[in-house]
Amino acid sequence: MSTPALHLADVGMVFPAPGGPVTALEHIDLDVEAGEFVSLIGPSGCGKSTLLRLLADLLQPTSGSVLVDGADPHRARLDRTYGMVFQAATLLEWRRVRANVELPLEIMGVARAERRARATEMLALVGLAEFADAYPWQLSGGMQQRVAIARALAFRPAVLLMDEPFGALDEMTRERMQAEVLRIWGETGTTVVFVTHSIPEAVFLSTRVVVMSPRPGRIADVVEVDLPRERDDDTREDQRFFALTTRVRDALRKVDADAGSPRS
Ligand SMILES: Nc1ncnc2c1ncn2[C@@H]1O[C@H](COP(=O)(O)OP(=O)(O)OP(=O)(O)O)[C@@H](O)[C@H]1O
Repeated sequence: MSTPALHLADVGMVFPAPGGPVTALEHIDLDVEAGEFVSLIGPSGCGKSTLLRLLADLLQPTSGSVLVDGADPHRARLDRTYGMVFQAATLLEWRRVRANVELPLEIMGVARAERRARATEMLALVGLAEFADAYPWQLSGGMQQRVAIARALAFRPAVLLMDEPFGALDEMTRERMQAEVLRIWGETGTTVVFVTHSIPEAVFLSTRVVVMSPRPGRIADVVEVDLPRERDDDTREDQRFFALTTRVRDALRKVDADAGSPRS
């Protein structure tokens, strides 16, 4: 068997806090194969962002082990195995779009001509070739988020970690961005882990939806999305799409009900 792109084995995360330790994650076991698109969904505070931050080496687990492409997350970070996209595009306002996309390459010491070529390629990939010389404030929220995606993909990471990247966008822009991300995923073959609060978004995008329980976050259910990889607006009207969203909704209701019931 090939090495999974992401491997979490019995991972736990406890944060020290003034009121006593907070167990954010408990017994997380998850393997993500290269090229998969996995969404994490669950109630607020269940540890979705924490899980992403463990993968990105922004936090170290208090128990268990995390491997990114078979390596320690720190090694993976040095090797630029992953790129990250957050809810806010976090672009540098004083830099033009092209210079924002080039930033991680600049930090890596990539030569100027190569940086420029890569930024041009990535901006074309996200459909913003004509906006290379614009400033972020001249772009809409959706366009800024596309710049953030281009920046995250600039060094061609094997893994893309996305934390509610479309949470701040209106519904129509959001649906367009979902289609865009699917197209980019198809073209690049990147492994994606995507945090969302939206059930239809999770189903539309993913090959698997991981449903988490309220804190301490555990994996409560995994829903395989057996829709064809090619998806479009018609997919959203498909009976199988409805069935899958219902399945995820039921799983979320169950974790909610289980959390509300007295513990035995
Ligand atoms: N640095 C920290 N110190 C203490 N507690 C933390 C820290 N980071 C996260 N937590 C706690 O861990 C739990 C999980 O947080 P996390 O942000 O991962 O949840 P989430 O599922 O992403 O939430 P949301 O959906 O609201 O964004 C929360 O109870 C949070 O308060």
